Amino acid sequence: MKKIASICCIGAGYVGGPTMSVIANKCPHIKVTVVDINEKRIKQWNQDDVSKLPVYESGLPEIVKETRGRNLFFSTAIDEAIDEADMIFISVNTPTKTYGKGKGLAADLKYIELCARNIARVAKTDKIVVEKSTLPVRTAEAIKSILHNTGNHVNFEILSNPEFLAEGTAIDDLLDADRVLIGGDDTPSGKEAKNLLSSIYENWLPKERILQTNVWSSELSKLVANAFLAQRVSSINSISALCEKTDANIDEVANAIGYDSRIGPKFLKSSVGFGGSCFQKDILNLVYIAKTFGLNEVADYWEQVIIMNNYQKTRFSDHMISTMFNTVAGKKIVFYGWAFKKDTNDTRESAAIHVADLLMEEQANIVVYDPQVSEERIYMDMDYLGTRSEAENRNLLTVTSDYMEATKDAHAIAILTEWDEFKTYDWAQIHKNMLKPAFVFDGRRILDTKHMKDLGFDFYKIGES
Ligand SMILES: NC(=O)c1ccc[n+]([C@@H]2O[C@H](COP(=O)([O-])OP(=O)(O)OC[C@H]3O[C@@H](n4cnc5c(N)ncnc54)[C@H](O)[C@@H]3O)[C@@H](O)[C@H]2O)c1
Ligand SMILES: O=c1ccn([C@@H]2O[C@H](COP(=O)(O)OP(=O)(O)O[C@H]3O[C@H](CO)[C@@H](O)[C@H](O)[C@H]3O)[C@@H](O)[C@H]2O)c(=O)[nH]1
Repeated sequence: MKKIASICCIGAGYVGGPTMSVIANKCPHIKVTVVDINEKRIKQWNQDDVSKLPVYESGLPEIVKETRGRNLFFSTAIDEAIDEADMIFISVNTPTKTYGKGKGLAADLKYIELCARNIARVAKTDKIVVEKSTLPVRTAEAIKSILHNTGNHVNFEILSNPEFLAEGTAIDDLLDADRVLIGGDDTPSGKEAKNLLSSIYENWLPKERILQTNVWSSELSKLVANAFLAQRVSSINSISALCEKTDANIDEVANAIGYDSRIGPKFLKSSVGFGGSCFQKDILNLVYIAKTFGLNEVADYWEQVIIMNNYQKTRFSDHMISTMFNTVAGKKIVFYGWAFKKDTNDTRESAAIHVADLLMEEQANIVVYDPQVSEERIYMDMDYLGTRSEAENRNLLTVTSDYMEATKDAHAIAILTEWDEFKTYDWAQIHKNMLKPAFVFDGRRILDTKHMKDLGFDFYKIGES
C-alpha cells in the first residue's frame, strides 16, 4: 500500500478547519494544507493570536498553535495544494438550494461541482478525493463523472467520509469519535483507497471504530444520523407543549423515559427549537430524495420533524407576546444568547433569529447579548431574512457587550442559548434593574424555577406549566 504524504482540504470552515487541525496534529508525517477562496477566513486562520481563529472551539487554539507551520498550513493557493496532494478532502458548504428545481429542499451542489472541476483541471497525478461535506446520496457518482471525463489520464478514487462532529465539542468528538465512516467502491483500487484513509484515522482511533461501507450507504447514513437526532429533539419538544398544559415536567418525563436503555438519556433536552447548519438542511435533503423517488409517505414522515421545530419557535414567541398582555410594541426585551447552542460562535438557523424576527414584527425592541457572537454576525442574520430593511433591523435590534446594563428598564429577558455563564448571573440585581412585572422566558431550561419565582420574577420555563 502506498503512503499518504500530503493532504489538501478544500474549505476552511467549521468542519475543514478543526478536522484538518486534528489530522495534522495526530499525523506529523503528513503535510496538511487547508485552502479556501475566502481570503479573510484564511488570514484569520493564520493570525498569530490563536484565540481569534474564525471557528470558536474549545481545545482548537492549542492544537493550531502546536501544529500550524509544522505540518499544518492554511492558504488561498488552491491549485498548488491540489497539485501537491495525494488525498483531497472536499469540505465546502452544501446549503439548501434557494433557487430553481428543488428550491427550499435539495442541497445546493454548486460549490462541490466547482471543487470537482478545479481538481479535474489541476491534477496531474493520481488522487484520492474524499467527500467530507454532507451530500445527497449518489453525489459521489457526479463527482466521479466530472473527474473521469477530464481526458488527462489521471486516476481518481472517490470516497465518502462524512463528518459527525458537533459544534462546541468538535475537538473531543474528533479525538474520540464514536465511529468514522468510510464509503467507497469494492474494486481493488477502491478498497486500497478506503484502507489508506482508514490508516490516517488509525493514528489515534481504534480500528473497530472505523466502518467501511459502500459509498451510498455512507452518504445516506450521514443524513439519517442527523434526521434521527433531530427527531428526538422534536419528539421531546412536542411533549413539552403537552407538559405546559398539564402538571407534568418535561425534564422529569425525559429522565423517566431515558432510563429505558432502549431509549437512552441523550438528546432529550427540551428547548426553544433546534438550530445549526445541519439538522434542517439534512432533513430537507432527505425529504427531497424521498420525494424524488415517489416515496411521499417517507417524505411526509421526516418533514414533520421540521414542522414541529418551527412550531416550537413560534410557540415560544407567541407565549412571550400573550404573557406580556398581548403587546410587545416598544417594549425592551433582552436576549441572552444568539448562538444556536452554547460553546460555539455559529448562529446558522439559530432559534434566536426566528424568535427575534417574530417579536420585531410586533415592534418589540430587542437587545442582544451573546458572549461569542459578533454584532456584525447578528445583523447579517437578520438582514439575510429579508423581512424588513437593514435600517429597520438596526432600529429595532441593538447588540450589547454588557449583559447587566442591558437589563435596566427591560420588560423581559428571553434565554435563547444555554451558555453556562447565564446561570451564575446576579439575578437579584437583574430583577432590581427591570421594570415590573419582570418577565423571564427560559427557552433552554437552565434557571431554577423556584429560585427565580422567589426573587420575584414572572418566570416561564419551556416544558413547565
Ligand atoms: N458545521 C458542522 O458542524 C458540520 C458537521 C458535519 C458536517 N458538516 C458538513 O460539512 C460541510 C461544510 O460545513 P461547514 O460548516 O464547515 O461550512 P462553512 O460554510 O463553515 O465552510 C465552508 C468553506 O468552504 C469554502 N468554499 C466554498 N466553495 C469553495 C471552493 N470552490 N473552493 C474553495 N473553498 C470553497 C467557503 O469559503 C467556506 O469557508 C457541509 O456539507 C456541512 O453539511 C458540517
Ligand atoms: O437534547 C437536545 C440536543 C440538541 N438540541 C439542539 O439541537 C441543535 C443541534 O445540536 P447538536 O447536534 O449538539 O449540534 P450540531 O453542531 O448541529 O451537530 C449536529 O449536526 C452535525 C452536522 O451534521 C453533526 O455532525 C452532529 O453529529 C450533530 O449532532 C442545537 O440547537 C441544540 O441546542 C436540543 O434542543 N436538545
